[in-house]
This record gives sequence, structure tokens and C-alpha cells, in this order.
Amino acid sequence: MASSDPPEIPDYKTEFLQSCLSANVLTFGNFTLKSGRVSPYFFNAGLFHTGSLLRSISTAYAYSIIDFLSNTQSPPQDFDVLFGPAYKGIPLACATVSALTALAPARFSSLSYSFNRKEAKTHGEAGSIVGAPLRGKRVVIIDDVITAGTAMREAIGIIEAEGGVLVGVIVALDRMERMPGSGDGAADRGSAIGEIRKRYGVPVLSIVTLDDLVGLLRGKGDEGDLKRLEGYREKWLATD
Ligand SMILES: O=P(O)(O)OC[C@H]1O[C@H](OP(=O)(O)OP(=O)(O)O)[C@H](O)[C@@H]1O
Ligand SMILES: O=C(O)c1cc(=O)[nH]c(=O)[nH]1
Repeated sequence: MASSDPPEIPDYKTEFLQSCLSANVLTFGNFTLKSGRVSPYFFNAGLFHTGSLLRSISTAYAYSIIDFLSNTQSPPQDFDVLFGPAYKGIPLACATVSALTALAPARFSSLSYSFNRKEAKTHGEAGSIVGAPLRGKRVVIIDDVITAGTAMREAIGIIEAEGGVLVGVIVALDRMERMPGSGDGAADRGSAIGEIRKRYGVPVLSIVTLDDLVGLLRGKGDEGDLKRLEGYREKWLATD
């Protein structure tokens, strides 16, 4: 491999990126993000809505978790609950618990899922948590992306309020960008992912990164999209 070539990535990551592109989960244009930042690309996990696409994304999350656990000695070696923040995290948590159990039943068949309601229910079982109760449980959060970290901070707050212990986070795509906020222009600004790692001392995994996407698009994707993506990465690339 020539030194200028992008590093090789495992097959499951390439297949995952290809399925994102063919299902338009990854699209190119002008998108206003939750934080207000305008991005030339967007990851819409809601489009993984068929059985085979859901299976593809959940298997990719499951491989990433198993890869991580088999290559590290540091905690967490085990966790009890996969928590998917409403709304897009919900099917991701359910499907990934199922994928982990299918791939490694001895290890994961008693893993649970859990998610929050955006509005608390006041009748029937009431409350805002659906699935496994979190009290005393080791919890991993699963979501699609983290940009400013607002959704993730909210999810961590819910887990803490319910008495759970955060032991890890996994997202599909690491956008590798600086946290939007007051210091947008500052060269030393880190990512929301980096902040979570530092603040909570937990691993934050991703199936793929923006670098993986750029590597795949080089020579294959639309030249204009690739240029805009590279320009955006150069402008907002995080320092951590
Ligand atoms: O890091 P942030 O700046 O918070 O942005 C990322 C979050 O934004 C989107 O969710 P959103 O809150 O739009 O809700 P949804 O899942 O209901 O679409 C996305 O699914 C992430 O959870
Ligand atoms: O930052 C966001 O709001 C965001 C980015 C992205 O790629 N996908 C998404 O659902 N939200």
C-alpha cells in the first residue's frame, strides 16, 4: 500500500458505508443540523427502515462492540443495557441487542434494551422509560451521530436520574467535528465525542468516521460532493 493511500478498514465497515450510500442514509446537499451548523452531508438513520437495512446497521454496531471488547482489557468488559435515546436511537437499540445475541448468544442473551419517551406517559405503567429499568445497571448508549452532544448529554442525564451507570457510548458515524458553540472559530476546539470521553471516562465507539467516508468516496463518488465534504472537514475538524 502506498503511504498516501487511506488506511484499510475492515470489510464490515466498508459494507456498512456502501449500504448507507445506496439507501441514501448518507446524503449530500445543504443540511441545517440540530446545533444550527450547516453541513454539506447528513446521516439519516431513519432511512434504515427495511428488514435488511436494519439488519445491516445493527450487525455493524454489533461487530464494532464485539471488536472493541475483544481488543481491550480496559473496562467495560460487560454491560447490562443498551439505551437508545428517542427517537432514532430506539430501533437501533432494539435491533442491536438482537444482533449481538445472534452473533454471541453465550455473552449477550441477557442483554436488555431501554429507551426514553420524549413526553412522559401519565396513565398505565406511566413514566418515561420503556424496556429495562436502569437502576444499578451498566448502560451503553447507542445513537446515530453526535455533533454538539446535546442529545447525548440529555441521554446521560436520563440514565443518571434513573440510577444507571454510563459505561460506554456507540454511534454509527463519528463526524469528527468541533463542537458547535461560542468558540466555533477557535482552532483548539475539541469534539463532543472527546468531551464525553474526558468527562465520563468511558469509551465512545463509532462504526465509521468521516475519514472512512472520504476515503471511500475518493475516486468513486461525485467530485463536487467530495470537494465540499473535504472543505467542511478542513473547516471544522476537531483537534481530538
Ligand atoms: O449532538 P447533537 O447536536 O445533539 O446532534 C445529534 C442528535 O441529533 C439528532 O437527533 P434529534 O434530537 O434531532 O432527534 P430524533 O432522533 O428524534 O431525530 C441525531 O439523531 C442525534 O441524536
Ligand atoms: O447534527 C445533527 O443534528 C445531525 C447530523 C447528522 O448527520 N444526522 C442527524 O440525524 N443529525
